[in-house]
Amino acid sequence: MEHDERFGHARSVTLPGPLALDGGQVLTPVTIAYETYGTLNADASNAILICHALTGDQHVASVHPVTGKPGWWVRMVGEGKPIDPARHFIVCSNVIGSCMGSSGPATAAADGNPYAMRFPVITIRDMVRAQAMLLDHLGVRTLTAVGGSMGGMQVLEWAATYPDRVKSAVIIASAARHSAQNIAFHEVGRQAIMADPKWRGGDYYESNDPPAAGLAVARMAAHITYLSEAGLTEKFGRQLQARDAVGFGFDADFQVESYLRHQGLSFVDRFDANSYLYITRAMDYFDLAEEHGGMLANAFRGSKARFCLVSFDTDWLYPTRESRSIVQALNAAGAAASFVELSSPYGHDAFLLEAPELNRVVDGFLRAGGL
Ligand SMILES: CC(=O)SCCNC(=O)CCNC(=O)[C@H](O)C(C)(C)COP(=O)(O)OP(=O)(O)OC[C@H]1O[C@@H](n2cnc3c(N)ncnc32)[C@H](O)[C@@H]1OP(=O)(O)O
Ligand SMILES: N[C@@H](CCO)C(=O)O
Repeated sequence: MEHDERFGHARSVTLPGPLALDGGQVLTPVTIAYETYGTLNADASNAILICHALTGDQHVASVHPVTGKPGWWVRMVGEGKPIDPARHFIVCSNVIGSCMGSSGPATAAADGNPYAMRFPVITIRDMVRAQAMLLDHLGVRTLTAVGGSMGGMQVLEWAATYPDRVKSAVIIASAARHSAQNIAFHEVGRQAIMADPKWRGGDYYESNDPPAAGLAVARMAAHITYLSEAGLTEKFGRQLQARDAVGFGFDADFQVESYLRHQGLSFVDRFDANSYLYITRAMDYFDLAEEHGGMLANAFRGSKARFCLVSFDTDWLYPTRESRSIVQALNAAGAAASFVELSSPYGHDAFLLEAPELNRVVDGFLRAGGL
């Protein structure tokens, strides 16, 4: 293939749009940061779109530019992996609203200043519409969509919004709507950010002094929901830090405390507080049934896709019953659906960790679909 500026690692495109948003506003232009791996085949039939979770990004299988760590899904994507650049044309883009290069609150608005909280409220469907614009730009019409957590929500939305474009859909550790408990946890995080005096109504970009403390607390609270009680107990139990370092008191005496603080502090190095507000809000508003007259099955009636759903038995954030209700709706809509609940000690984040069973399921499903 001749060199084409559209393809390769670490790309960004600014499209004129306009992108009409669910909230009634219009985004124009729309910048989308993305990565591609592999080559689109002659009949453009091997495209796989990977949709990332809340704090993920386009660096699915390449070194993260801020943390220097490997991509967030190198266990799933790469040579010899279920999603393989030798066979597939892989696209992963940063969702709009995020902070890794796609249009979001830190982006300059028409007046040259960052949007901050003037950025329009976005939905999961808006994220997907932006991805569709990117795929049009890349010459991809039909695709397989794969994602975990919020990525799974985007996959569901792809199947509902573009029923003739999605051939196969893999939805992992996800749900078709946010529950009251999900919204409640997100609200704790948002309030932590907004209560930080450095948040300044969202106008902190010029100060170079973001609301790091608030964002760190938001991440700490959220991170607990990504784990399981058994996993936390196994990892830390009630173990204390070295007693010569920390004694009785309110410093991080327990190892689990210091672990959570570490997760919070390392998060603020790579994420923007306003983006956290916008993306958690998009997840909260997600209710696929509501978008389709109150019946989830209606969302899938026109879909030509085959679906694969995977849940984890220790995931209490998006528990197995959420996946089952999606499968029931798919069955009612006459769509082809397979479902498996996998056993893992790791809770919701199991999809990001070593999970050979998950790899086998995804590999088998993709190959059965001719990919
Ligand atoms: C699509 C997406 O979802 S992308 C976003 C996903 N990525 C993230 O969320 C990144 C942050 N999250 C994590 O690291 C998640 O825990 C996972 C699931 C992705 C990784 O899990 P694991 O590999 O089991 O890592 P673990 O949760 O044990 O965390 C390891 C870190 O905690 C630190 N740590 C472990 N114990 C302690 C302790 N007692 N005190 C302080 N720090 C500790 C380790 O030093 C390590 O630090 P480092 O990441 O800076 O190297
Ligand atoms: N831990 C992942 C999954 C959250 O759903 C993230 O931070 O995006």
